[in-house]
Amino acid sequence: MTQSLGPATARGVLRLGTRRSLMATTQSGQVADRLAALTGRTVELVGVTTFGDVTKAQLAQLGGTGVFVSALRDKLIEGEIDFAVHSLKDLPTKPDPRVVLAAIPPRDDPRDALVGAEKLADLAPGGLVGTGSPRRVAQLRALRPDLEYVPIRGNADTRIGKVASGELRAVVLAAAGLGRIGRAAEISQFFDVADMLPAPGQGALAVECRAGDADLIDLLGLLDDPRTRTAVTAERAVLATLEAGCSAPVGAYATDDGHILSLTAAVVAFDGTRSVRKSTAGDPFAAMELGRELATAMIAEGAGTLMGERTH
Ligand SMILES: NCc1[nH]cc(CCC(=O)O)c1CC(=O)O
Repeated sequence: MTQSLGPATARGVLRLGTRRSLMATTQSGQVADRLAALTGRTVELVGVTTFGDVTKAQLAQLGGTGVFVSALRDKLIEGEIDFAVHSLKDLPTKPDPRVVLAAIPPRDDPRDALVGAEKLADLAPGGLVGTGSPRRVAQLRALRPDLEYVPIRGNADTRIGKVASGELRAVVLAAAGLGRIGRAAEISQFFDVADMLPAPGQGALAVECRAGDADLIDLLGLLDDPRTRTAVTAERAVLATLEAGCSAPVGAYATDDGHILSLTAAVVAFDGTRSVRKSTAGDPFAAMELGRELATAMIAEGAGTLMGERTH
């Protein structure tokens, strides 16, 4: 009974590294439960405090949410954990050769959502709406140019708290994240993807392990949803080709019905008055090329200029 059981891997336990926020532990817990159900293996959640969690204020200067991802990747390489779950939206488009994207599970709701007492159309002119995302502000300005948009940071609880306190009339967040933290009941409106194009990868998860861990790559592959993978591959190819990061005013959304991959992407000017928006469809096997070609066509129509106006 007092005998040491040795390292977790020696017992066959799989260690899933997770950030400690409610959203992160919920989505990691869901992946752990699904993997355990499919394989009979025991999955242990290992909490990791990331640099991004302790220096949120400097996040913009640090180059976005990539800081959350790199801390978990470091723990993977150090061998402290066996795999990690990230919000796919937060994953940099530049591949990290040390890790493999072993699974992209079925996507949750990709839409953005308004949290507040009213729908966007019913807010009184001049009302304050909070969002830290240039993509959301630009598209909101196109829908309601008469409202005031306020940059906000912090976790979803903090953001929603500004509505409860009366500081803001409403905030805009990802529906999937609100669901994961149990706050979906406070959504007053789901934005149609046609009105508010989501961030590339929004609502999807990324399951990563070490590039050399062949057995685990096979095991985690059971969690993969091929149609979500082709859709987000196309969306992220748009982002990569535009050389844009997670703070750029770029929306992209794709669906794969098993035969046809349909992709729409947009770059929106900061003031919401102009945008370059294009759609395409093609073979899901050519997801990457489809995204690249669409972005190249967008650049030819001035997408780069629109992005440059606000990010530099
Ligand atoms: N950038 C932070 C982040 N990363 C993932 C989500 C929500 C879940 C998702 O979009 O998949 C959020 C919060 C938000 O955008 O409201």
